[in-house]
Amino acid sequence: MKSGPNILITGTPGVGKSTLAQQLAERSGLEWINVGDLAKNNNFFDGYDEERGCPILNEDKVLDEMEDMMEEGGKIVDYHGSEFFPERFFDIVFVLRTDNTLLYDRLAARGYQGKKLEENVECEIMAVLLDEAKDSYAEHVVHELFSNTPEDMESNLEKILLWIEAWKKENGV
Ligand SMILES: Nc1ncnc2c1ncn2[C@@H]1O[C@H](COP(=O)(O)OP(=O)(O)O)[C@@H](O)[C@H]1O
Repeated sequence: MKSGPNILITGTPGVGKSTLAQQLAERSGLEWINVGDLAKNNNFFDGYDEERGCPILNEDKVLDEMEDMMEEGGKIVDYHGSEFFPERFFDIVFVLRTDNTLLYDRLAARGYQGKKLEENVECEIMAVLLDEAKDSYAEHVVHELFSNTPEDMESNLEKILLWIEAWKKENGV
């Protein structure tokens, strides 16, 4: 029996996954797992992708580490990808979306430039992460949420908190 629902928050870098996940964890009492940090802290990497300017994730090691946590339930997982997780990990998947001009500014402020900046904005324009989620999970599990403004963030938080309460009631937690 899971102690709570498992939630995936995905989307292009810069759309606001970590900010939302952190606030959601504070307000719901669920536990936030940032997959990038989990990999970094355990050194679950296989070298470095020079072209993309990021380390290469060892997906098997990440999944092994996550298995027991997901079984416990009550986890908010934040990652810019969804297809390598087993479908059974998640009760619901939220894909955050941001307008390309806003995203460009956020990533530039984070120090992204050149190809890395262009590729990430293009990834958002092409809805790559939304399509990946739709291809990997049942239709009713995947929800697109806009994350352009602080008001969007607040309304997303409230929606997800309500959904968590409903899940708990339905599952007798
Ligand atoms: N809904 C939003 N409205 C305005 N700014 C946002 C919103 N969501 C995130 N941000 C800002 O965008 C930047 C990237 O957010 P972050 O949570 O680190 O994104 P991600 O985890 O998806 O890479 C941060 O400076 C954050 O404060």
